[in-house]
Amino acid sequence: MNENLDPTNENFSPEELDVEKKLRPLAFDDFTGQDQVLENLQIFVQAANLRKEALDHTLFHGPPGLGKTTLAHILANELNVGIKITSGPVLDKPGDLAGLLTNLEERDVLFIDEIHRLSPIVEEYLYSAMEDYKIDIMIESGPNARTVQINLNPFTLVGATTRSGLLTAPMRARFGIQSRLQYYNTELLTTIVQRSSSILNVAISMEAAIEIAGRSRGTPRIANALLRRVRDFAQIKGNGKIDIKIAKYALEALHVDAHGLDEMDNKILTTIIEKFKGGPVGITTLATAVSESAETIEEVYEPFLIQQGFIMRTPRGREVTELAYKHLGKIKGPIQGGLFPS
Ligand SMILES: Nc1ncnc2c1ncn2[C@@H]1O[C@H](COP(=O)(O)OP(=O)(O)OP(=O)(O)O)[C@@H](O)[C@H]1O
Ligand SMILES: [Mg+2]
Repeated sequence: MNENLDPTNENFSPEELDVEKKLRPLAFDDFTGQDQVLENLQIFVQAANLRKEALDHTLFHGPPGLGKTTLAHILANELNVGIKITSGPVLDKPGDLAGLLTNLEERDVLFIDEIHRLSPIVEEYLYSAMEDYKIDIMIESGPNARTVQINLNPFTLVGATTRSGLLTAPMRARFGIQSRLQYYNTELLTTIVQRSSSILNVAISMEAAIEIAGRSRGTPRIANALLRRVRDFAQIKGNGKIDIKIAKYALEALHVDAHGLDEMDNKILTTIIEKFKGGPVGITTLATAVSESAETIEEVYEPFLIQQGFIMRTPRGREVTELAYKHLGKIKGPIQGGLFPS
């Protein structure tokens, strides 16, 4: 991913994070796309509200920037409860988790980002909390040390992961609701760009919104990041309004790929073409060649490349399509069937 567009990048300034917050939808009605996921969640939330029960534990999985964290916040808002936020790598001791759990009020949401990165002991500890709303805690120390069981308020664990394949089976089984987020098409991203422009108070033409949307790798986070950069160009090089001319000029200057593919996407395609004659190539071989883990390729990069028609999955491995050759300006060779011209 282009590091300037990645909000998790450490260089991302506090203002940028602030803008990111402003653009984040707060309710089901502000959230564009993922219709099937949203429809179901709305029903589950209404039912939980009606019964005054905690919503079932919910898992969101899917590639980065598609709205997992956003949906966790929306759930808390729509359930009209508080939310506590943590992440797998941060929670390294059961004691930290106990502190969070015992502070949850009735029906609150506990959001654990990167839930596939919980340590096994913390994960184990979470099981009884999720299942029976009970945990064991150790009191006193030395010869008087003993564990006591305490009851927790009913709560909803919302987990998010980009790497669902790394989640353990017992963990996954404890989520009553599991939703996979999909990439957004250009039409949906255009709506998101228009919504964000109006929040940022910048005028944008329809054509320019479509142009930005089409280059956003199916990802709202990238669409918003591009919009902010194009806005900078419009303010400095233009009259402040975003029209198609300034949008194209800015995207060119930012070296954004016409399809919004990022560096790793292009590296994967180039490698399959140059080192493996276009494929098929097995996922582990490919992973080694591009120095990325096979899981990340399968869960983060490949879905978009397949959806866009650049790669095909065959029983013998991954193969690039004609479109990939065209996109990279490469010629497919050696010509097959050349000996027998039709
Ligand atoms: N459906 C949507 N409508 C409008 N904006 C959205 C939508 N989904 C995401 N966004 C915007 O994209 C940004 C990134 O979304 P979010 O942080 O929820 O992604 P994520 O799936 O949690 O990513 P990661 O895996 O990197 O944590 C949000 O700040 C929000 O502004
Ligand atoms: Mg997130």
